[in-house]
Amino acid sequence: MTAISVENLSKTFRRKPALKNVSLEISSGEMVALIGASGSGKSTLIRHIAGLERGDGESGAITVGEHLVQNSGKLTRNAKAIRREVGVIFQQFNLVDRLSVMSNVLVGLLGNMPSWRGTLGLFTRSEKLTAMRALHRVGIPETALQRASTLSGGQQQRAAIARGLVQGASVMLADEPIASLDPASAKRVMQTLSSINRADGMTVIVSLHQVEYARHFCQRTVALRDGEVAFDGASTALTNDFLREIYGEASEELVLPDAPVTTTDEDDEESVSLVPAFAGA
Ligand SMILES: Nc1ncnc2c1ncn2[C@@H]1O[C@H](COP(=O)(O)OP(=O)(O)OP(=O)(O)O)[C@@H](O)[C@H]1O
Repeated sequence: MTAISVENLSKTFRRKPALKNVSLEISSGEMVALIGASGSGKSTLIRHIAGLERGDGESGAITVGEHLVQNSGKLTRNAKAIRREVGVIFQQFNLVDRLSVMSNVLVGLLGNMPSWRGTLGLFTRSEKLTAMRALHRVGIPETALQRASTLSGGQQQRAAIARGLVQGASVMLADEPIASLDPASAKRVMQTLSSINRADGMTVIVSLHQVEYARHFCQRTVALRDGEVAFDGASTALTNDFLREIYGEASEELVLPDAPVTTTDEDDEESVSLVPAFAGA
């Protein structure tokens, strides 16, 4: 079953094309990496799929699950249903700093309950238990009562993933979720995404700068270059030589220096062996 479909999407910002005729079909349950040098269009594509941005008129249709998100530059009226279906994680500013982690996770329920109850913050015991279970799933239950502002960057990303779980999202869009994290935290966030993909069947698109993570955590990679799909296929095909072929000098942005690709044991997350930079993670 198709989880996300993008057809001929183009987007121009002030006469400068950011996406050019992008087409993409992602099946339910896939975890797909979106890679590309800075400015290649990764965030723009994710924002369009989430319904946060409209494509150029006369171009582009995007469907998430059964919902048409937008067509020919117009967002559809399904916004509420789509927001329920899609969890979005950004590089930063995912949480409301002054609220507890638990309250931030409970925000995921707001689309599924009467607005008066949400406004008053009246959550049932069972809803709080659901949030607690989600925090367990992402490995940070002990932070539930802390203010979100006290969490590390990696913990904040995992709390945002927990919010997506509580929301009941079937699709998780993660826009450079590990860009500002140290290698150990980055690895944990990627493992968490991988786990919700495999155990919960969540379809995941994760945009990444460093291709190592794509190779280790995602079977499929879509590589953007100047707003166009330059590659769409098995992540294992993305050798450093091939990246150089696609991106030329810009490939240096995507490849960790001296990063050998080691085989991974996908069934044992803790045994995932990455590059030397991850040693001790
Ligand atoms: N709101 C905007 N207004 C004007 N130009 C924009 C806007 N958003 C993106 N762009 C331009 O669109 C192009 C693609 O940007 P985008 O942020 O999608 O790239 P990216 O691959 O996510 O880059 P990065 O890895 O640096 O985040 C860039 O040229 C960028 O300057």
